[in-house]
Amino acid sequence: MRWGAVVVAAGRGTRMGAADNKPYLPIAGRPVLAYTLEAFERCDAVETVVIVAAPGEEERARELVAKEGFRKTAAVVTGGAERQDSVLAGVNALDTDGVLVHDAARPLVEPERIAACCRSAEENGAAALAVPVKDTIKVTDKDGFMVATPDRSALWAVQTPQAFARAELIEAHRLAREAGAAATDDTMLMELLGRTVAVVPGDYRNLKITTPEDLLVAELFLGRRQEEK
Ligand SMILES: Nc1ccn([C@@H]2O[C@H](COP(=O)(O)OP(=O)(O)OP(=O)(O)O)[C@@H](O)[C@H]2O)c(=O)n1
Ligand SMILES: C[C@](O)(CO)[C@H](O)COP(=O)(O)O
Repeated sequence: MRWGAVVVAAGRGTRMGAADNKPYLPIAGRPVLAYTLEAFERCDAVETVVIVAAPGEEERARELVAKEGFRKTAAVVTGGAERQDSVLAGVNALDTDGVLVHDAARPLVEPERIAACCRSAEENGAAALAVPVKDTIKVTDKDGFMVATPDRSALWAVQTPQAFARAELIEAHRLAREAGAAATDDTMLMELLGRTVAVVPGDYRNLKITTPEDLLVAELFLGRRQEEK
């Protein structure tokens, strides 16, 4: 199976509240997006990468790729209002039969985990990195009172990359648009197709940089990784 990656970097970083957009925030003097792309550059299972940039940030992403000397990035396309729209823009720019979807805001992903995702999707149809939930999760009623406790042994925090057959992912996005269904990730769309998605053991360090403290944690882990080199 030929694998291409869609790296979605077209969000606006509202929860981060930073002066710049998350993919371009520096960690040890290097943009978040550079760390993310490097993981795919170093993963032999991945043939090509498409970056989905925010409107007006396309050239900035291209300049980053050129400066870093990344060879797999074949295209930078413009994202949409929702993450789902950005994913579809990226998928439409790929011609590989396998597609990995990854958040630019997850710079700590390891090449070996990306490859594990590909292998599992080849075996199971679709796969995604996930980690067991460590906290007890509660469901609240309309007044905000806790009313139920899902069985924690069945709860996973899904990460990215998420790996699919390109044709199936396109069909899932088509069905979602037809149904007006909003999805915060792509494995949710597979449920529209009645597809199961295999869990691939992720890493708690593969966090999504969402709020300011996440940047501090990412700096810590990336700093340690540099020291280990
Ligand atoms: N319309 C969007 C929204 C999100 N993303 C990307 O999807 C990933 C996960 O989204 P999130 O962490 O929510 O990023 P933002 O949408 O930028 O953050 P916020 O929701 O706080 O604005 C990020 O890499 C983000 O750039 C995207 O490509 N297009
Ligand atoms: C795709 C994702 O990272 C899986 O956990 C998550 O759903 C993205 O959510 P966001 O609100 O778009 O950051």
